Amino acid sequence: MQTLIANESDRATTQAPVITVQNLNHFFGHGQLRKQVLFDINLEINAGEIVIMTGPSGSGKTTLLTLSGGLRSAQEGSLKVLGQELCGASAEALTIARRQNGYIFQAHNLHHSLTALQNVKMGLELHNHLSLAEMRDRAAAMLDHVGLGNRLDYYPDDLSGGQKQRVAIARALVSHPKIVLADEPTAALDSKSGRDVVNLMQTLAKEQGCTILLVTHDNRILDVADRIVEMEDGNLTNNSINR
Ligand SMILES: Nc1ncnc2c1ncn2[C@@H]1O[C@H](COP(=O)(O)OP(=O)(O)OP(=O)(O)O)[C@@H](O)[C@H]1O
Repeated sequence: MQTLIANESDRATTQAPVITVQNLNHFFGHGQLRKQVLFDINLEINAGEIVIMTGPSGSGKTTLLTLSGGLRSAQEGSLKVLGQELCGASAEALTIARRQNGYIFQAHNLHHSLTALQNVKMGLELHNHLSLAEMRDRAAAMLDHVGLGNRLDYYPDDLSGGQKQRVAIARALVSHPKIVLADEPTAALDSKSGRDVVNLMQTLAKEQGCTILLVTHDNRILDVADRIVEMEDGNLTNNSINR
């Protein structure tokens, strides 16, 4: 019976939206320099979905991504992430929201003075119920899972671009976040490494039931998406291309 209840609750979670954006506007600058960069955005992303956001440079993709991650404050409208309203949220609430997510950026953002293993362990450091030994073991297992089990003690400078990005993926996913936000994760990679990296993200996300919102210009990786949304001049022009 307990198992049945757990399964039903899992299913309910899978169908619930994890990100709900309603009538969201965003502005940069003040006074005469104030400029609107997002216009009345409406978007719902469900648990377990991989959503790719495309669109021309300057169309507002990164702005929407960073707002969704609590990396900047949402100003007008509604932006709910895992049930929490981020529009008008306190700095404290944004910090908590940020900690729930995994992040993968174009420039992998690894610490150069730390090994691959130490970088991935950092993804667990906010999870203070784990002992140091458990953190090490989980980080090592995650690196093994991304094919870098034999590179644990390498420093980022001694890894290829694709390997560095795999370390960044391991760091983002080691804590099993419900949401991963990725900004141009393949931009610095050749086509084969880029393909390997998105395939890996897709596999891990499906294994963990994690939702991915991924911004890209890279048309070669669109096929990993469950859904593609398009931004143009701060407007979401297409919100319904299902694959
Ligand atoms: N911190 C900021 N201060 C002022 N304006 C900004 C800031 N960040 C972005 N903008 C402006 O907001 C608009 C949207 O930028 P954003 O980076 O979200 O676009 P993008 O679609 O992600 O572009 P790209 O594909 O080139 O990364 C652009 O006009 C940009 O110049």
